[in-house]
Amino acid sequence: MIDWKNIKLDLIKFLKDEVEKTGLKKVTMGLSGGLDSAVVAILCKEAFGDNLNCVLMPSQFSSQSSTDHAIEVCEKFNIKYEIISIEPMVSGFIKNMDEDRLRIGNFSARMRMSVLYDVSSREKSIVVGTSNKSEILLGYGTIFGDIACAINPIGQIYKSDEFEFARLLGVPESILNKAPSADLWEGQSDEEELGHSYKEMDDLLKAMIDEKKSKEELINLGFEEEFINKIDYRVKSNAFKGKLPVIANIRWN
Ligand SMILES: Nc1ncnc2c1ncn2[C@@H]1O[C@H](COP(=O)(O)OP(=O)(O)OC[C@H]2O[C@@H]([n+]3cccc(C(=O)O)c3)[C@H](O)[C@@H]2O)[C@@H](O)[C@H]1O
Ligand SMILES: Nc1ncnc2c1ncn2[C@@H]1O[C@H](COP(=O)(O)OP(=O)(O)OP(=O)(O)O)[C@@H](O)[C@H]1O
Ligand SMILES: [Mg+2]
Repeated sequence: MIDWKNIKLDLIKFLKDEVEKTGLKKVTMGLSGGLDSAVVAILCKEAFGDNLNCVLMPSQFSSQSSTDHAIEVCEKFNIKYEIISIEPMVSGFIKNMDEDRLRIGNFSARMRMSVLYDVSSREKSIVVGTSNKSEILLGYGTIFGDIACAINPIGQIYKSDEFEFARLLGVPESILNKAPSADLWEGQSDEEELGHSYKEMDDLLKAMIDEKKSKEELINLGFEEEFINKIDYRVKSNAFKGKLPVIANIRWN
């Protein structure tokens, strides 16, 4: 059993402490209508009250229900929000992207990041991130897009565990009951794109990464070799997303 009540208190303290260290008082975050940003928004509201500013950033490719669900969270928790469409930016560049939905999706995520950092500059606030541990390990996020942030309270929580936490926090049923989606194109589903359920992937990640089990041990635990290889490859090939740029080491003499 995970002690979510204590985790909630720890995360609120983490948010307050980290923002205080920067000398600023406010936070800004993107609220999509999905689970991760709902969880982070509720934690931030508890930590910062009206010093939380949520930005809803629909595009021509995101679904109306996402915006509706984001507004539902704001109304339920009395959270301040503004709606800034990224449609003009995406439309202005779309002819360069060869109708490739992945490129358009990644570009959209980077446009949202640009808007968030502009709002944070206007508000003198810190950008709070919403990537969970499953997404971080699997590299399921856009580099310099939705991954970009100064602090992240949920980066050590696996997606399949997060639902229980979300329920405790009071995330609306409409969000708890829908499939996780990056919402970058119509009908996108995390689990379809990744090819497995979060529960399956998280069980393997916990054994592989947290418990450092060898491939042989993982097979003995009942994981299929092909699945292990696939997830191992994803984790290794996406590790660059969590690193700082590589700077040349110069030999000055
Ligand atoms: N080894 C390496 N070292 C350093 N940089 C490397 C690299 N390999 C590629 N790159 C760079 O990384 C780029 C590819 O990475 P990236 O642009 O992130 O794109 P990519 O990893 O191809 O795609 C992002 C994935 O995350 C999903 N996503 C995105 C946004 C939000 C969410 C969500 O859940 O909400 C999910 C999206 O559906 C897609 O499956 C390349 O174009 C290249 O510039
Ligand atoms: N339309 C949007 N408006 C504002 N922020 C957005 C929008 N779409 C995505 N984002 C930002 O990008 C983040 C990454 O999206 P992601 O889908 O991983 O999380 P989520 O939508 O909060 O939860 P879920 O994974 O359950 O859909 C969101 O948490 C949010 O901060
Ligand atoms: Mg989403």
